[in-house]
Amino acid sequence: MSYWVKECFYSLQGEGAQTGRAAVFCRFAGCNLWSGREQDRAGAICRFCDTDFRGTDGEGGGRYRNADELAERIRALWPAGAGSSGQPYVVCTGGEPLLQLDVPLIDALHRHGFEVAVETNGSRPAPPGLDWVCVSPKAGAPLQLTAGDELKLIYPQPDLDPEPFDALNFRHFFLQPMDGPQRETNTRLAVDYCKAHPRWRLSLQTHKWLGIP
Ligand SMILES: C[S@@+](CC[C@H](N)C(=O)[O-])C[C@H]1O[C@@H](n2cnc3c(N)ncnc32)[C@H](O)[C@@H]1O
Ligand SMILES: Nc1nc2[nH]cc(C(=O)O)c2c(=O)[nH]1
Ligand code: SF4
Ligand SMILES: [Mg+2]
Repeated sequence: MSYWVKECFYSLQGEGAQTGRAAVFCRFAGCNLWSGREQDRAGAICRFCDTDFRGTDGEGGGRYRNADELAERIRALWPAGAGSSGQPYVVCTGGEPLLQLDVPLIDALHRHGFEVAVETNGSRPAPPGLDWVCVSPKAGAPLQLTAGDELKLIYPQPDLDPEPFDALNFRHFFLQPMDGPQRETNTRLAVDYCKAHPRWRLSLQTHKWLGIP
């Protein structure tokens, strides 16, 4: 199976429980909740996306013909000589990574020594073998993944109350303020919600303030 990748880069995880951890990001092209075209945004299921995931024209992007080819490219981005000082970590994101990420790719990444994380909207089942599953449900989309490592709810979303989600089987529950024109207001609302519901923690997109990818 071949893989369509928008970009691959090395940075620090900016969000959630693994914030600050060095990681290779593999951004798969395409999503099932938005075409990625601005003219389709208003009619999409997911309308607030902050990411360009269309095409394969980013740094390290392209069509990879098989799992080994993509795993080798990801491995080449991990610093040589990092040695035993920390396990290689890859965050598979997108777009929606679970449209493409499969067992052969997870196996190839494991053979290259990686811990494999995924950022998903949770509307598709996950293949077995993932080491870290972050689910970010979207109002109006079905939620198939009701268990994982972290639930990261973008807040506020119209007609989406966080409350029923906190009964799901996750280790961490995060609210992440919706970026966009209302970011400051949304951040205040998320702070207030976390203060009133201590089960929830605040996740900030730290890479954006740092000016790193
Ligand atoms: C671009 S998405 C790709 C992965 C997957 N499609 C998903 O939605 O989880 C990566 C992360 O960014 C979050 N995100 C997208 N747009 C955002 C925005 N405007 N403000 C805050 N977080 C956002 C998503 O909810 C998700 O947790
Ligand atoms: N630094 C950094 N951390 C991230 N965590 C999740 C991201 C994503 O777009 O999925 C992301 C991203 O794009 N950059
Ligand atoms: S599901 Fe994820 S990638 Fe797709 S449009 Fe929404 S935030 Fe963007
Ligand atoms: Mg991002």
